Amino acid sequence: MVANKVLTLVLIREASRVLLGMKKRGFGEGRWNGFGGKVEKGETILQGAIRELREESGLQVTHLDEVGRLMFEFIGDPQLLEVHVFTGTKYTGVPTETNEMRPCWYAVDKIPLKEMWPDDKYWFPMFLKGSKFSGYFKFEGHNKILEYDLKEVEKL
Ligand SMILES: CSc1nc2ncnc(N)c2[nH]1
Repeated sequence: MVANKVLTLVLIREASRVLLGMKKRGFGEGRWNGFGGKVEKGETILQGAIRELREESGLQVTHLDEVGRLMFEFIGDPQLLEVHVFTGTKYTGVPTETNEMRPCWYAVDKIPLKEMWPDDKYWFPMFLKGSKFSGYFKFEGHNKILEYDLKEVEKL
């Protein structure tokens, strides 16, 4: 039995724009993503999200709200990804390019969904509406969704 790999995904949002990062290498390279990554031993999921945001974008936040939970299965890989999606609006710092990520603000009506992970087109509208959501996506490779289910929820 392989434990889930717990990951974070942070979407910083202002009234009419969302901060995304172009992944420059590694998992998800070439796609606009949220900021995030693995949760380390000894830190909570929230602390991991805050840390990864700072490391990948240069932004500092004191508070994030968890707005979504996404499970990902990749055919052939026994380890499920358990992604905790967070959002925040109050931050300090300026978005800064790192060797991992190139940050860019996108207007909420111009989210580059075609250059993002294929699952985003399903849950991003729920995120933009301010809904909480819970979903499961079964991928074949990194581009094909074989099946999924996704629902808005009152409480995560
Ligand atoms: C593994 S599937 C996945 N979807 C995603 N959407 C936005 N940012 C990510 N990092 C994402 N990962």
